[in-house]
Amino acid sequence: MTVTEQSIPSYYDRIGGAAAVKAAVDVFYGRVLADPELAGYFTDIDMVGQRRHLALMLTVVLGGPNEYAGRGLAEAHQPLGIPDAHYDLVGAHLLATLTQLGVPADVQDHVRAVLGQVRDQVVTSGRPGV
Ligand code: HEM
Repeated sequence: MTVTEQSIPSYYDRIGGAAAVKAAVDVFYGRVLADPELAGYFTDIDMVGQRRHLALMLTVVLGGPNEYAGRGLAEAHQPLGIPDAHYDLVGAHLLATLTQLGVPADVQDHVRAVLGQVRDQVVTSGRPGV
């Protein structure tokens, strides 16, 4: 059998695709907006925009279909001045959400790795080259 990329289900597929992401968005959305450190970032963004943000974030991080045609991560986040500490908080809420929904450990390991990879695009570190 030829092993093609298509024969390996993405993490997104394994956890249940769009329906699972929708469930995760509900949990994650509640956690982020209930966090006084983070809620302020989203006050000027409408409900639809917030949910879209979270769904896109989860889909990208889980290796789901990239149907995103909006701004790049750096373009969308650099103006927000997000520090490492807030990025860590959002990451922790994401992983806690996945734990709550029973997502397997290997998928969570992947999510942790992706969060490490895209950090520099999202965070405004003030540390050139880092
Ligand atoms: C892996 C990490 C992240 C990913 C993949 C991600 C993804 C995205 C995407 C795709 C957008 C554009 C949405 C759109 O234009 O419709 C966006 C916007 C936004 N993100 Fe994130 N995000 C991440 C982390 C964060 C963090 C840590 C924060 C805040 C602490 C945050 C706050 C926001 C806000 C407030 C917007 C709206 C910006 C605006 O409309 O001007 N994001 N994000």
